[in-house]
Amino acid sequence: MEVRARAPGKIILSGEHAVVHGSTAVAAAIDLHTYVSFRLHAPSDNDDGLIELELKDFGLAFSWSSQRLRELFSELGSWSPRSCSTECLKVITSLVEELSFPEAKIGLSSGVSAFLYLYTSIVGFRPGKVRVTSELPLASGLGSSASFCVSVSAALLALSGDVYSDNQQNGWLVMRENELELVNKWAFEGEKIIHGKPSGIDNTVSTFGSEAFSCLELIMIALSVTGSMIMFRLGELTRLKSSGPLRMLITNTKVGRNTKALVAGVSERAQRHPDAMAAVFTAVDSISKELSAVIESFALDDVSITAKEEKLEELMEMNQGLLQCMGVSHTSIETVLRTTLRKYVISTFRWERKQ
Ligand SMILES: Nc1ncnc2c1ncn2[C@@H]1O[C@H](COP(=O)(O)OP(=O)(O)O)[C@@H](O)[C@H]1O
Ligand SMILES: C[C@@](O)(CCOP(=O)(O)O)CC(=O)O
Ligand SMILES: [Mg+2]
Repeated sequence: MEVRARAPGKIILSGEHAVVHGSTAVAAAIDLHTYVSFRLHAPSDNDDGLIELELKDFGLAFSWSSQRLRELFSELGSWSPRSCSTECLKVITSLVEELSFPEAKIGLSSGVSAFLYLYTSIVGFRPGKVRVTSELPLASGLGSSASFCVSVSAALLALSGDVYSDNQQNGWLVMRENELELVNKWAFEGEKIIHGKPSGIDNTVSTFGSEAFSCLELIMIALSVTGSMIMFRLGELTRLKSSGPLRMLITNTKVGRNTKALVAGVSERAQRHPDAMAAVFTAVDSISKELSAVIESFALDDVSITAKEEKLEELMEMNQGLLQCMGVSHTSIETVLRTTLRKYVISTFRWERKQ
């Protein structure tokens, strides 16, 4: 038996990084996904079997003897969602260090570490094969890591017996809210391995960020609904009422960066300048709350849409200024802002409502 799952990436309109420090953020799932298929190998008496991971987009395949993993992890496994212990992380790190990655793809090692933790924790040591492909550019701020962790967790849970849903729609099993919560919790643990200290916004948006909140297909986790806005603060998701999908212009600067290092850099700056950074986080919180109110006001009437759009642009521009204060902007982003404004007479923060 094989299951397939997919989970979307996300875009954060305001509050990225500050959300790690308790500020409100506004985000939406986007129409780009990571796809995972998972098959358990048939039990065989004379073959202890392999646990396999194929990263199709990168032409990479890894495998581990399930017997070896059993010996290494048997005392360490976590059968309900909880953080990977220091000992467990040491074992995973040494296993991943044995693998060879092309130099330019070394960043994948943290994804493989998250995979090993999720597989051994959710499925145990039963041999099986997981295949992954993604439409998302990695390390570009579109939440590929969370979408990877959500889709992997969903597929593993689906075959491991932790999802008991018998609710069917159009021939598909349907995941209920409590099952999605389990997916989300495991995905968060995977994100911790990749990010260090995630706020949980990315995995939450990837798991719940679709219109079909409590009725998602097991095989098609988190439907692709571009522009389904949510507000997120301290682990709590609030769905924003809006009048329909929104289109946004997303520019990929192709400048790679490492979320883990950026998140750590903001924390260090907050330690050096606690009062100033607290003021920055408070300002971001206000921006996100105002932005949410403007988004919800779209649903109320169609009067002065232009004025509302201009407000959104201005708020996102202010948020960008505060990202600079936190030390997480980049000259390439500033160039995109100037170019879109001067050359094409549009603002990067401009968005349009889909007709
Ligand atoms: N399809 C994938 N396969 C393996 N690892 C992945 C995949 N997608 C994301 N990852 C992991 O997530 C990392 C990127 O996460 P991150 O730095 O948080 O950026 P973002 O989440 O914005 O793409 C990658 O370097 C890799 O370790
Ligand atoms: C920067 C941050 O706000 C979002 C991380 O998003 P991404 O992995 O850079 O797509 C960190 C977090 O909230 O965990
Ligand atoms: Mg990420």
